[in-house]
Amino acid sequence: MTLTVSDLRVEFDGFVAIDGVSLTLEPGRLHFLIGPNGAGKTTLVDALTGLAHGSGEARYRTRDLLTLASHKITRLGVGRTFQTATVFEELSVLQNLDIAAGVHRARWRLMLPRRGMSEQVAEVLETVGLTELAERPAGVLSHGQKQWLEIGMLLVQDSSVMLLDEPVAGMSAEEREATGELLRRISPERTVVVIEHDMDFVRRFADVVTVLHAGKVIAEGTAAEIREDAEVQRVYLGDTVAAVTETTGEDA
Ligand SMILES: Nc1ncnc2c1ncn2[C@@H]1O[C@H](COP(=O)(O)OP(=O)(O)OP(=O)(O)O)[C@@H](O)[C@H]1O
Repeated sequence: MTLTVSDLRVEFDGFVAIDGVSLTLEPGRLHFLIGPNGAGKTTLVDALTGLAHGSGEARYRTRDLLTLASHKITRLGVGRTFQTATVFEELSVLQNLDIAAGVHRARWRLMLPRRGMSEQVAEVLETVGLTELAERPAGVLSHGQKQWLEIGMLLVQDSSVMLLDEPVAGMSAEEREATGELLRRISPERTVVVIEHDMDFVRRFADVVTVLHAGKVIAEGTAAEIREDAEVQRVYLGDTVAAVTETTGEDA
């Protein structure tokens, strides 16, 4: 189902972090959200998941996400990951998935002992490539594997919208590749939105790219279209000049 964001605005003590963003996030395609540091990418995801207060509208399944508490947004099928993985380190991979699956179970059922692994959890372990590690504590997983576990947690929750905040940051080249393939596998039946800085990765895997700058959408299209966009070039070039100036201490 499509998530439609209209005229979203988020303000922190008078500072406008999101300034009238409208976006259509459709299922079945890998949607990337890019933009320089401070553009508002994480804030946008925070607003859609009840962690930042926003005005405007974010319509999903007849509800406006901006009016809902975060646990209700999760139950509605909108899930997210964070830049730093938030798995339970002492619990096994399987236990982490089981807890995530509990989001949709009635509270009294959570008290009942559960025998074996559900078919759904086994399938998700397979999808995210963690079957062999199911019984290991999540704390021993590599950074990349923890991100896959988090994606697995969204899958067992049946999240039909997944908002992933820089899932490949800090990953090895092989882990990145595996993550790109994983995102491709899960996107046909879901709305997957990925915040990313690595343009090579974006070029390889994006179906559609939205560029944010200073809280506004400045361009949207395929990776190739975005690369040709004059405004995007100006924003990224400006960023580079600022970064060079900062590191060399020279005036621009
Ligand atoms: N809780 C907050 N209070 C005040 N300002 C905030 C808060 N959260 C974010 N901001 C500001 O809002 C702007 C957007 O931040 P945000 O983290 O959304 O950017 P981003 O595009 O995700 O950047 P990055 O790529 O560095 O993660 C920044 O100027 C940031 O300092």
